[in-house]
Amino acid sequence: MDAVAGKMGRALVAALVEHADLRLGAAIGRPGADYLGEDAGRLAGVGDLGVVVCDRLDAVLDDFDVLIEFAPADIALKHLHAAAASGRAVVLGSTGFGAEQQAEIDALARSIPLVQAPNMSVGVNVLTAFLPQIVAALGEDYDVEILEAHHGQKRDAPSGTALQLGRAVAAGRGVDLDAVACWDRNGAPGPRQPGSIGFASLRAADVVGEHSVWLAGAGERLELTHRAGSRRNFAEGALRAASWVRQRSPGHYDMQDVLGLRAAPRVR
Ligand SMILES: NC(=O)C1=CN([C@@H]2O[C@H](COP(=O)(O)OP(=O)(O)OC[C@H]3O[C@@H](n4cnc5c(N)ncnc54)[C@H](OP(=O)(O)O)[C@@H]3O)[C@@H](O)[C@H]2O)C=CC1
Ligand SMILES: O=C(O)C1=N[C@H](C(=O)O)C[C@H](O)C1
Repeated sequence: MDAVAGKMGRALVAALVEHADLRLGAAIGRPGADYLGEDAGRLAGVGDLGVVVCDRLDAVLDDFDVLIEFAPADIALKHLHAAAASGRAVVLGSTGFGAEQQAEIDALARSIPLVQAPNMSVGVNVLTAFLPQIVAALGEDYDVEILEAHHGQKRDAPSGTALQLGRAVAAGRGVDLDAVACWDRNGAPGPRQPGSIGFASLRAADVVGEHSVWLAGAGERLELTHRAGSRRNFAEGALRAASWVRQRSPGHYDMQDVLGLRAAPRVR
């Protein structure tokens, strides 16, 4: 597991110890950090697990089957290259990749099984699966705005989840998200562009993660909201993905694949 000392790393270790079929093989942290050499279980508050945190992925590649990666984007990408070079499966939860970085990830997924998901929760992925149908049923006259709120330490905006939801809306309308997205409004942006998909980001204190899709028509508004009350749901999703991906052929998967939502039934 990479970035084991982070908010997600600790949540993952705490969740993992409750799964008898899973074992922490190795724990990676930031070079120079004062927690290097500490037991990863103790760091997560669940007692010693006999795995100390080290700062070199290449030194522990033989100690695990699946790399669970939640480091900042640039670090995650380096570790993905190392995992791919030694044929390890990967669960990638990090967000904030630029277009070129994403193209590198897409290429790496041709040689290893890789689950990439900006949000590992069941709720967000069920929403993602059904959103294209909801949007298509409402029609073009409904304005779509995507709101997200996170803790003050978050580096990227809009969140990876907001982008995933935006892509699902765009798919439901048969358009390219980049062509219709309105990322920002300030100054005098003028009236709302018909058919655009708007994004808004809030950052405050210790908010875990909240996402709302507004679908607003004349005289009514449908709001679809997911609120994460803790990081446990993300951690459980990532562990589920790790169990799932271990037996897969090389390819680029997401949580829709892991959860069997790829062919969601029609809502009647
Ligand atoms: N897919 C999903 O469901 C979710 C995705 N995320 C995403 O996961 C990522 C991490 O989020 P979060 O845990 O909240 O962030 P944190 O900032 O809490 O954790 C990031 C960790 O990465 C560590 N790190 C930095 N450099 C290195 C390095 N060179 N090698 C190893 N570790 C390193 C940091 O170490 P140090 O502590 O020493 O600085 C820190 O512990 C973000 O991109 C976020 O958007 C978050 C939640 C859910
Ligand atoms: O940084 C976070 O905390 C989170 N990031 C993910 C994202 O960018 O969508 C998922 C979750 O909302 C928490």
